[in-house]
Amino acid sequence: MILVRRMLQQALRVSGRSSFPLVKLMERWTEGAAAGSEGTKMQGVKTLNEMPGPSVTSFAWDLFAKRGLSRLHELQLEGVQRYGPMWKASFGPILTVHVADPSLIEQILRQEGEHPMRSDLSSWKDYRKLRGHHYGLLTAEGEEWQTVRSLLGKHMLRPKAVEAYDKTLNSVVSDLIAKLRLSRHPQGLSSFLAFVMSLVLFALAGISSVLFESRIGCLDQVVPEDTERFIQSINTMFVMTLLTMAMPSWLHQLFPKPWNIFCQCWDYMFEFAKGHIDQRLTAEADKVARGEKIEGRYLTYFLSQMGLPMKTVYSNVTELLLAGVDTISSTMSWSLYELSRHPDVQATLRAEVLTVLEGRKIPEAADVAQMPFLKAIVKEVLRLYPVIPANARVIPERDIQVGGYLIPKNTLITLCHFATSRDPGVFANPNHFNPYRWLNKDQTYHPYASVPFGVGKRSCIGRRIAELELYLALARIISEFEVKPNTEGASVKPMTRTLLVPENVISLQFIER
Ligand code: HEM
Repeated sequence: MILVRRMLQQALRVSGRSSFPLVKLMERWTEGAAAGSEGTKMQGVKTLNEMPGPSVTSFAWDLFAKRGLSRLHELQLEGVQRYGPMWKASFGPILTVHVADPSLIEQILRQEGEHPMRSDLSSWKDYRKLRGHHYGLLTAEGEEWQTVRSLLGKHMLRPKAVEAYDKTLNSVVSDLIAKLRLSRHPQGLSSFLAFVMSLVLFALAGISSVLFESRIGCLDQVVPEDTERFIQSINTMFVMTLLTMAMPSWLHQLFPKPWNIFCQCWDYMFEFAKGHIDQRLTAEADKVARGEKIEGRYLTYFLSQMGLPMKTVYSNVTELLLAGVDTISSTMSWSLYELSRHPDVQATLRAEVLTVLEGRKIPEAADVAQMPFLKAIVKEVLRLYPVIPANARVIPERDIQVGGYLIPKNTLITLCHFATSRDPGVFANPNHFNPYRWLNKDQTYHPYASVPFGVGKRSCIGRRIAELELYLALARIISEFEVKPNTEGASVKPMTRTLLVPENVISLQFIER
């Protein structure tokens, strides 16, 4: 916040303007964009100019002066209260239409074209262009995206292909359990940092084992320095993502610091992934040279065999590594947090796990298929804490009509998933953790109200791997430990750091069963 204010002050000094004209300039710019893209007005259909929303000044004030960047999820709730299910706002230089109603979100996603697009304005894309990297699945568009999506889909979306990862993932879960035991004080208390770090390292070890068939030392007693730096780079990059997107690109040149930090983080992440890919593929080539048989069952191997340029392999593995870390660690944190605060839910889950396991200790993929309560818990955690609190879509092919408005093609549409998944009109007692709501067969919810993995062609390709990993880990932890809050009743709120993460310390006790 202070950084942004300083940057703006510096910008004004350099440009010799007062802050008022600068804001006015931005206001005119974005209003111009709305008016210019209005399209032909049809009868009974409203244009973007008629859509309610905060002025550029008041939204910028919310974002920068009222910690809005870390409260973007709360701003969704405030937006619905003030303006209803659709409103427009300018996020820095970008005019975006917010949509916070499940039926309207459904209307948008059903109008997606052949190659859905999340956002055309991403600073992630700018970085790749600058450095000459290829795009990975998160950032690619059109045919380029479709090619890799179809190839990877065979290994990441087919249930049988994903189930085959259960042994690999289970060995990572065993290491996590050992780490949780080690990090406890005699009373069973896990130190906060050790706990948080364990979950982040667990997530990185999980995705690495799927990508490289190796944990890259994540759950060793001493974590390699490069692994720690990789994790730090992810954190900083996510913080800088919102800042760099909120700043028009001419500000990047005036205040290069955030943009430079953002690029350095990505440089390191690409370098880290490339190092591991090269190492792994060289080892395979050596095996071939020795006449040994290769049994590669890991994604990097599959990707390298698909005839893609190596630059495409590097960018995809970098993006998959990134996608698999904070998503899993944050969902694990919230799951254990809610379970610790709901001993009844924890007891029911434990009973379900023990019944299915019938004396065995380690659940397999086939076992979790018989654990509906475990699945309901993860579903409820992701309803309350959707890792991606707001997604985005751009429809480049044509103007679309949604909720009585004509939305011109190429408009950035923000899908307010946090708001819909806490909508009291859809979910009774929406802020309450109640996994039983998903088991009540008489109760149905709008299918687009809680969609933590997205819907359709561009939805999360890691969903099945993520769910399997979460189920295996939670089932094991709950069968081996009683999880209790450390400070009774201390509640933790979410904050936005591009992803939705815990704002404060989640401090838990892991008591041996
Ligand atoms: C709890 C865990 C996770 C959640 C909640 C989650 C959620 C999401 C969401 C909401 C999207 C955007 C979907 C859309 O635009 O419609 C997405 C995309 C994506 N996710 Fe995940 N994700 C999770 C874990 C993972 C993991 C473990 C991986 C890697 C193995 C992964 C890889 C990806 C990729 C590559 C995309 C881009 C897909 C594309 O554009 O085609 N995710 N994820």
